[in-house]
Amino acid sequence: MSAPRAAGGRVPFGARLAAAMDAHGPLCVGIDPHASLLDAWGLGDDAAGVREFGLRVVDALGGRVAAFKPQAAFFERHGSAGVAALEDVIAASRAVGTLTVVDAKRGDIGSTMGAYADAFLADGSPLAGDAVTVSPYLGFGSLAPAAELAARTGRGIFVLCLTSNKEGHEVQHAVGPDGVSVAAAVAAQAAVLNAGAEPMGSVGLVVGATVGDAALETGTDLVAVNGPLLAPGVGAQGAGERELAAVFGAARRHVLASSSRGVLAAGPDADGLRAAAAAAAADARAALRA
Ligand SMILES: O=C(O)c1cc(=O)[nH]c(=O)n1[C@@H]1O[C@H](COP(=O)(O)O)[C@@H](O)[C@H]1O
Repeated sequence: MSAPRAAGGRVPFGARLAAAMDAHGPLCVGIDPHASLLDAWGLGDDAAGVREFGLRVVDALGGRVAAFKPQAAFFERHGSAGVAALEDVIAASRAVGTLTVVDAKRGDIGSTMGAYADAFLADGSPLAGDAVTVSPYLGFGSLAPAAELAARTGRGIFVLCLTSNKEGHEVQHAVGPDGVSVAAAVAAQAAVLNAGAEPMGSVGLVVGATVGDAALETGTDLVAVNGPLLAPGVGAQGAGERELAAVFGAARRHVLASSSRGVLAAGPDADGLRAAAAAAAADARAALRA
């Protein structure tokens, strides 16, 4: 079956990601140039350092993993030169044909969200990868400009739903007057946008691999979402094969496990990075594709 096309004849993000996960295993490698990692890699804690760090990861792992997820914060902390470094890393990832999820976690009132959408999802924008992480806590509807631009350009969004940090439950488990939790409402609204898409839609959720039975507790239907489920928390935050299988159950085929430090700690040697990514991908495959 040929993949469905977005406006303009492009293959939508959801279909492209599904193909990449089938080809390389369901692993995303986060590009998070922490100061301690820059030091360990012999690089400066400056814009040139984060640029070199990102390019080395892309060089070592490009074409070998389903996706990269550069964390914008580690680039932004070096100002405009750091942002330029992020643009170079996104361009390098595009050049080697590996999908890029820009982890920017943006969210604002709809009119401003339109500007964020232009930055991260518009054709020709140097900050546009294949998808961006967004925050729904100004109301899911405020994300409409991003969802709409993503659909038009064949890109995707990942909406925070059940995050990997221990504080997330304060907001995400809260139950509204209708008896529905915030997490369940976010998932249900993503499901509406993904309805009928094959093999899956392009509106993903972020669900940490560390959240245990939070989906059950909050009544969040991850299967009905019919979209990609980005699962950070693998590796450095303690989640592994067992946690991935337990958290996602019947939704596991749509999961993209994400590890940053767990892989990056094996650098800067390219073979070390490749071995760590291969091991993490094998674990993710065993947990999610069995
Ligand atoms: O959106 C994310 O990627 C994200 C969501 C979440 O719930 N938890 C989470 O850790 N992340 C990001 O995933 C990465 C985790 O890094 P490691 O703990 O080093 O694997 C960081 O860039 C986080 O910002």
